[in-house]
Amino acid sequence: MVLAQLGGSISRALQQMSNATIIDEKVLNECLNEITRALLQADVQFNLVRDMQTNIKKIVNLDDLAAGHNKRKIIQQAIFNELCKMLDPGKPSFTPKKGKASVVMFVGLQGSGKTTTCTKYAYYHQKKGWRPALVCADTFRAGAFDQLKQNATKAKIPFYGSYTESDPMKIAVEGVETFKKENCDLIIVDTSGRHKQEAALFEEMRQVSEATKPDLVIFVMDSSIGQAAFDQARAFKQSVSVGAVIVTKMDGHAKGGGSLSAVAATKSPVIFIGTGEHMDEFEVFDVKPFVSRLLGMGDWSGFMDKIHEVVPMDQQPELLQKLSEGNFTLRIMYEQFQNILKMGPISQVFSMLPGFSAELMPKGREKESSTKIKRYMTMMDSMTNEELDSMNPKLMNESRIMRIARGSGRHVREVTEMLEEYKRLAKVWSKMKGLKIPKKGEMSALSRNMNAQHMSKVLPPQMLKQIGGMGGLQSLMKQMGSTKDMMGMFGGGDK
Ligand SMILES: Nc1nc2c(ncn2[C@@H]2O[C@H](COP(=O)(O)OP(=O)(O)OP(=O)(O)O)[C@@H](O)[C@H]2O)c(=O)[nH]1
Repeated sequence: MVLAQLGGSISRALQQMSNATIIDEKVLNECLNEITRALLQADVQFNLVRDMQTNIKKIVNLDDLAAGHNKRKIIQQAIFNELCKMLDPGKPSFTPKKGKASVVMFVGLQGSGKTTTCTKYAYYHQKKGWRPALVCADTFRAGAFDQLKQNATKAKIPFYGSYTESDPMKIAVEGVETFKKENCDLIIVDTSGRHKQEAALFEEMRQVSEATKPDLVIFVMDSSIGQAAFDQARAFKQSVSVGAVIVTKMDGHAKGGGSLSAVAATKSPVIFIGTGEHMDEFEVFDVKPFVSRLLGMGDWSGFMDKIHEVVPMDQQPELLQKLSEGNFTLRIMYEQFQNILKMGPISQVFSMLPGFSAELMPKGREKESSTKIKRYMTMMDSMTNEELDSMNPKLMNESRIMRIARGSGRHVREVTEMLEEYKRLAKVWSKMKGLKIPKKGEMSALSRNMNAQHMSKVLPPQMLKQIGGMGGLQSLMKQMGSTKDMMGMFGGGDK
């Protein structure tokens, strides 16, 4: 999970400060020292950290703050702003447009995660309705084409490459042409890496770039190099026109913060971060929501984005309509489970919720809950349509339960447990009966003006359960104030 350790240390420091009865210079210094330590441990450059500390002290003049002022909020806001400043390159990246063919070339050192990231990037866009395609122009590493082919096949993304051709330019040009003819709108070219920056690597990159004329060159970098990212990013930028950066392996390295700030210092926008080996362990990188998550304040826009991503826009009102009528069937539960599994790692989604830290959801537990969901779904696969769509609790008699257990190869006890879970969820959802539901196309308005009721309607039941049901959600939202306030406080708005 994204910098869970750094985020945890910073939010703990803020929490400790909030627990103090009076916030004076000593308390502020302690909090800042704690944050400084955490940032230095994450390999953020000393000068950046020192400047941050000085700036915060300049902004937060405790003596000047009149009584009644919310000192905590002001300090928190100052820390938020300074962290954003540290990570903001001050320059947006070129963004390809859906439906218009764009060529995106990936460059980076060998082992940085380039090939994996190409597929993640393609998969991310495919889920959003793009038509991506992958071209393997890495003729340097034996096995690179096989790796790309394997990843692409798994994600059902068209690919192009050759086992015999040794000229990367030829493959790149042929691949790009082929996919342009096939009306793909995102043609991704994976290039060779080398063990270190060297003339041959840069020359090959330059030639492939000249031949394919990419709309965007993305530099992929491993976060474990920390602040050394500054020199690496600069060297690549000087050789090809790097338009954006993706930082990988943010899950495993304490130096992630250092690499992000170092890249920002080269004025290159980081657009995504890799947070694991799996295809969906890939997150949009946006400075404000990222820092907000780091401080344990959530990221509602990212969270809603996730929901919109997994529940197709046109199905949302339909689903809500059914729920508002109180029709929570086993089929709806099944569909919701499918959505949860599509959402990707639960902990990733969790860290977007205010007050929740990625640390709260250890990886093991996450696996456990998705295994359980899959088990429930297997049992539901053995049900008849009548059973899935029924609202009659008496329908599930003993002989039906035994048939389902036999059909799915599970114990009767497990089927009963799944049905109990269904009843519990149905009870939660029955409370939503009669709620006014948004009409088609009103979902974005909904995300702008969310309250607990609204939120609960779009939350998958499993997640609602994790939050502690409707009661938990209400108190969570109370804790953070309204969404509007929060976005205002962080200088954000609609995205
Ligand atoms: N934990 C973690 N591992 C990652 C991430 N991204 C990539 N990897 C792993 O890093 C290793 C190297 O990734 P590759 O995609 O093969 O690297 P590459 O840069 O394409 O290498 P070349 O093709 O030789 O240039 C693989 O084992 C990936 O699974 C990430 O975000 N997190």
